[in-house]
Amino acid sequence: MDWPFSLKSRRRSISRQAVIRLAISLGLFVIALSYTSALLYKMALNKAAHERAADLVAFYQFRLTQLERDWELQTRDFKTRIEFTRYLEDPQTDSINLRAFFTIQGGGARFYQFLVLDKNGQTRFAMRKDGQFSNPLKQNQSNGWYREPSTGKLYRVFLEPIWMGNSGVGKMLAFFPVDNALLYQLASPGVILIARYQNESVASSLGSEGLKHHTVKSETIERRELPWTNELEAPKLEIEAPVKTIFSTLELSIGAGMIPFVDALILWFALGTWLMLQTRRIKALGGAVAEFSQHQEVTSSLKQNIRQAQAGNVDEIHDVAVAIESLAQQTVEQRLQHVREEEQIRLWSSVFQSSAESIIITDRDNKIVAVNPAFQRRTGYLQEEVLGQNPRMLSCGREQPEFYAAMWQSIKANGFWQGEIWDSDKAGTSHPYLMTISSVHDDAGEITHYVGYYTDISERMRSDEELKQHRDHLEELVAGRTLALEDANQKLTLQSNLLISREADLHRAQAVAKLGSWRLDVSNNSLYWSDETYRIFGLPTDVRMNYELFLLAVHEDDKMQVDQAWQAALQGKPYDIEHRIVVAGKIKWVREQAELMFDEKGNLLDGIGTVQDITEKKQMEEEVRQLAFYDSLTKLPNRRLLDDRLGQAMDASKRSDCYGALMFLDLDNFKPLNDTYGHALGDLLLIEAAERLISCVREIDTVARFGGDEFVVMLSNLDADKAKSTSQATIIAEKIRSALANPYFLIFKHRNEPEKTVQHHCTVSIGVTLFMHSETPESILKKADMAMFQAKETGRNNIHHYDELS
Ligand SMILES: Nc1nc2c(ncn2[C@@H]2O[C@H](COP(=O)(O)OP(=O)(O)OP(=O)(O)O)[C@@H](O)[C@H]2O)c(=O)[nH]1
Repeated sequence: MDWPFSLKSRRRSISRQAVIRLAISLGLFVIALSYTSALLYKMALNKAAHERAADLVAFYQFRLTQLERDWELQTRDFKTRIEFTRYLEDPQTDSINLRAFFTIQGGGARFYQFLVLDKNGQTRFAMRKDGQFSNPLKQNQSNGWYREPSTGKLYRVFLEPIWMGNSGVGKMLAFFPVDNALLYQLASPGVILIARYQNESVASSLGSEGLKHHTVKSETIERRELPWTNELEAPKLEIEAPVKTIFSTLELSIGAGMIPFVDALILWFALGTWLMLQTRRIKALGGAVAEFSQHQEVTSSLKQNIRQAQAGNVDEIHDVAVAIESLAQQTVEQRLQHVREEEQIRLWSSVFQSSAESIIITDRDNKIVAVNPAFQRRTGYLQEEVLGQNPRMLSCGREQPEFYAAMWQSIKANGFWQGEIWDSDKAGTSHPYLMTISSVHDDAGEITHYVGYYTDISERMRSDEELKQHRDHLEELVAGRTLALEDANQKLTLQSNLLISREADLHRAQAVAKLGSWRLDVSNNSLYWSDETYRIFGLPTDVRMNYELFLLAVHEDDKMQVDQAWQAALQGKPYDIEHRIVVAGKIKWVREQAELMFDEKGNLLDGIGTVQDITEKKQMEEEVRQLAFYDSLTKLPNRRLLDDRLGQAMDASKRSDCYGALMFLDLDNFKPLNDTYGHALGDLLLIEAAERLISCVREIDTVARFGGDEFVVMLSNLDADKAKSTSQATIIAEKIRSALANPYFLIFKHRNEPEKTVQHHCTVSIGVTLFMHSETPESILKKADMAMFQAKETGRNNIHHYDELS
């Protein structure tokens, strides 16, 4: 198995893991065992120490009892000797004699101090080991213990009554010191003795230093206390034996309980869990193998088992899991590959067997090894008859050796050859074939086989021949038709040229007439404009037009009218309309006419129309109108238009029953101005007078020039009351008279002379008449004229009403 490098580097084998875990377990077990052994050893030591301490107590009980007994016996022995002497009876006996006597008796060597008291308790004799007698130890003359206050030393005191002859019964007191020396003598090796009297250390087997000793920790010694005697005030003997302590009792008890538990825990964690995990992984491996053997597929369940087995360390189980997965995948892939190969072989086999083409396979020596059924049908040879033969056997001898040499050269050089060849069948009949020969190579590139495909082309050659004949016939036909077509083409070209020239003529004619045309194609909702139409609308000819774009060019005020006319035309009404368009900010007038075609159901099929630029015509019409109805100098309505307006005013008066007023005006002394400065200056005054007249009246009123220096002002729709109407007319007439009487400043230039301003005073005579619908225009004008004449007569610059004439 070829492991990925990364896996190798992380690899931790099960044996290594097991060794590590066992080593850890063993180490921990040894530690636990050592601890247990230490505990047991400590228990044994403790037990031995207890036993030894008990032995020591027993021993010292014995030793103390013995000591007490010795001391008592020594005291009694000494008393016996004193009773046999008579020295104490004789008061004359001095202390020197007595000391000599006791020295002989050896008392000084036995006691630290020896006292003889008489019956009154008076010291008769005292003797001490250090020879001091001046200050003997005293006590309350009884058996027991005495602690000397000055030195703090403790003594065991024995009292014995003694016969003192004439003096009666006295006492003998013997003092045995309980001091360091005594305890040192009593102590065994490794044992420390301390005497305590009334809770105070008074002597130690270690000497004076021992009294202060606290160097040994309490837990490292076994300490026992022993009463010296049964007396209450007796000192106590403290016996100390050192013990080697390893663990305390608490540790001992906790340790004893914990060790098995910890051991179990270690085993569980170190081995149990690990073993359980490995077992689970191995089980997953088993599951994966079982899964694969059952389904023979890499199922999701198998993958899950493999993942489970791979979980944890990269170890042998992991290796096996990877190997199983890889093996399963390879097996599945191999099986698929095998199936594919089998299918391919089956396919090739069926192709080989069922091919309509003849196939022949030879080995590298060009010996036939297989032929397909088509070959057998074509040649009439059975496979057994041709196996091992050279395909040369099929040659009909038509091809030359050079042909075959070239064929083999091509096969060697290119791996294949294709060409036409004639072969004969078993019956000896020759047939033409299209043949392809390919060489087959092994993995090393060596030729192993040759495969030849034969396609019988007899039929094709026959049809080729027929085709050739047919083609020749067709070519003849085409040649004939071509001539006819060329002739027709020439005619067409002539007609086309004629058409082009006519179209050019049409364009020219349209341009001259300023008459464009358009055509509506309903099928694609397109509007085709002639060049002249584009020119009229001021648009480049490459703009693709439609109805909406056309409407954009129509003057804002005419849009509705145009659209209504077009909608009406779509309903079958004639389309002939004049309207304005706006081209580059300028207004143009066009006339549009159209003819629309509909089907039986009334659906629009197509339409054709003309657009004529009638701007000039409109302008001329306007000029004519101006000339017909307006005065060319002052631009005021002329007499003809005045007549018309007067007629309208009379009609209005008929409807409203209100009066109108007509004023006839004639400038006073106008002629001299003409005579002095010429007609041109007179014209300027007439223009100025006309403007002043317009400024004096309402828009609905009419100011007209009647001729020469005569003007007419017509006020319409004044009032139903005559007096009120007269008053209103008078006010306006007065306003006019006053306005025209203001001086005129006329700028005058005569030929090459410099410009000069002429000031002129001019008045006006006004004749006024009211009118209603009952009169004729002529009579109204006549009345006003008569009134004006009267105004002139009365000195000019006057207003005169017709009514005042009578
Ligand atoms: N400049 C000029 N003069 C005109 C025009 N038409 C008429 N006239 C002159 O106007 C004058 C009219 O004269 P009248 O009204 O008869 O005489 P007048 O001087 O105004 O005297 P009264 O009307 O009586 O006050 C004539 O001399 C005409 O030649 C015109 O279009 N231009």
